[in-house]
Amino acid sequence: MNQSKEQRILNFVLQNAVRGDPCSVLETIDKYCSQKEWAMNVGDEKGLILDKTVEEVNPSVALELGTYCGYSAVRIARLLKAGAHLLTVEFNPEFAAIAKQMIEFAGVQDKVKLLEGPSEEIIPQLKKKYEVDTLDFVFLDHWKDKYTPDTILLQECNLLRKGSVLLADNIIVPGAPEFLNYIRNNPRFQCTNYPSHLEYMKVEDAMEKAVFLG
Ligand SMILES: O=C(NCCCCCn1ccnc1)c1cc(-c2ccc(F)cc2)cc(O)c1O
Ligand SMILES: [Mg+2]
Repeated sequence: MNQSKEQRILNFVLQNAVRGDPCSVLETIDKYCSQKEWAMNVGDEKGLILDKTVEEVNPSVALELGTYCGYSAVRIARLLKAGAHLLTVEFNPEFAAIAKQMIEFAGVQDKVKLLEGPSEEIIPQLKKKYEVDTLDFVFLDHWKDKYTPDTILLQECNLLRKGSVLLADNIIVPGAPEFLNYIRNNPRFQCTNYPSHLEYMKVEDAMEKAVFLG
């Protein structure tokens, strides 16, 4: 049964990165995906925008929608203060299995909780089952047509507080036009656009930051 691309990425990390060193894991994934096989990690250029936003927010509780191979989970977790944690949601079991190993190899497993399943089922469980009060930071990087319904669901579940920060990937490619329209026309959010490029490509992309005003 031949290997998946995601398995090849993980194997390359296991063989070439330094166990317990998140930066080494990130640069090894970026090396593989820029030189050998493209993959939909947020990457090093948009990753810097993610880093700056996480450092600015300094979240105690962060949520990621769309784990994939765990690249952005490692990227976020490496910046979290003692006692802070990231909940990351992945729908695809194969991706979740790869991400679990990636997160453990990077040594950030104590800061990351990987939740497998549909975001629309997991979000309503965050308060009671996962003991979340409110979310300080949310990274949206899953199916682009779920950005809007899940943002509405987060509000309905009372998971956002005044100052909660959302950061959405892929505003241009693949694009999230409905989300952009929703969030930019919603008076309860203050939006900022960050032009960038599609991971590992000379193609324009962007991220959108949206601060919940309460
Ligand atoms: O589809 C993307 N991500 C969602 C993956 C599935 C999420 C599953 N899930 C997890 C939780 N709930 C549901 C994505 C795609 C691209 C891309 C860009 C250009 C191209 F030609 C092909 C693809 C670039 C990204 O940066 C992306 O993030
Ligand atoms: Mg993305």
